[in-house]
Amino acid sequence: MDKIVKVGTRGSKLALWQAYHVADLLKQKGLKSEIVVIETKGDKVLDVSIAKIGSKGVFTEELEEQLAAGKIDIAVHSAKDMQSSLPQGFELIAFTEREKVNDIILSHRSDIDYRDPGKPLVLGTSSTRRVATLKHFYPHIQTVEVRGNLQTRIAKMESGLCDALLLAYAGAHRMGYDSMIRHELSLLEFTPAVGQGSIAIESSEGLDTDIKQEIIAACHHEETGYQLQAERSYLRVLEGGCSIPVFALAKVRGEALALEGGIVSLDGKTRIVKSVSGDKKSAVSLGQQLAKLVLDAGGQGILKEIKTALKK
Ligand SMILES: NCc1[nH]cc(CCC(=O)O)c1CC(=O)O
Repeated sequence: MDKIVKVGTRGSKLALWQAYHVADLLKQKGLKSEIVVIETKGDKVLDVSIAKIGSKGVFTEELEEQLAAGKIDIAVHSAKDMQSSLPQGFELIAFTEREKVNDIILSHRSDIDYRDPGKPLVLGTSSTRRVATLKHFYPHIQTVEVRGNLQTRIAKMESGLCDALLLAYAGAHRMGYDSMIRHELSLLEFTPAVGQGSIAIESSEGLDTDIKQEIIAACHHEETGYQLQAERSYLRVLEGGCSIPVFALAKVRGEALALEGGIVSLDGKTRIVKSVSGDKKSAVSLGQQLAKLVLDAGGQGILKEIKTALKK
């Protein structure tokens, strides 16, 4: 095909890595592409926490404007950063094969011990899920909010704001920081955010169907797709953006899908985890079933509490 696929992305190094990764996948199927960098509100507003700006579309709105205007054919995002429901007229057409989903502790120092309550530790993070999960399992750890891209966060850590950072393995690995990874956290404690480790490709619903099919064939990873369907379906019921400490992880084995997920209160006192399983073709329904279990087991109350707290 002669068509050059215009790939829209934010300008951070991680976003660019993801966009070039997608360009590579397209190239492997003989599709040419061109990267178009677009600045978003989330990139400009660095002094307000994402939880307060409102997670809705801060990193996606400008990209969607360009999709709607036909200036780009697809937009590339960290799947984790995508709202559970997209605005009218847009869809996620593909999810790339998932990277290792764990959270990690990264530091310039090699003496980081997060399990020993006798050793004071300050961890930098800006995720409510990670802060609340730390309070639940490791209440002796102090946290400090660190925003900005990975490079900025590392600079802040090195200048003394915190001892170490709590991050996604996927981002740290993609940015080449493997040698600073001190601990890989257990999935039993740090169940990842919905979509962590996968890259989502968004298009306008009006994108030419032939091109769309070629992009899907080049980029979509089927197993990841089922995982994301289930996890995002769970998130959709809980109406959580990235600012709400909900988590879920689906696993696919053959035709079966097992989904585990829950919610943790902001003070870390209550952590609800439930699981469901069934046919992977019922991924969406499994996500909804999990949501019902979690909400009925006390999730509803926690969600209400969190929404009130975030409004303050
Ligand atoms: N919320 C920011 C964000 N969005 C995607 C990644 C990393 C890549 C991924 O998790 O898929 C990160 C950084 C982090 O959470 O450490």
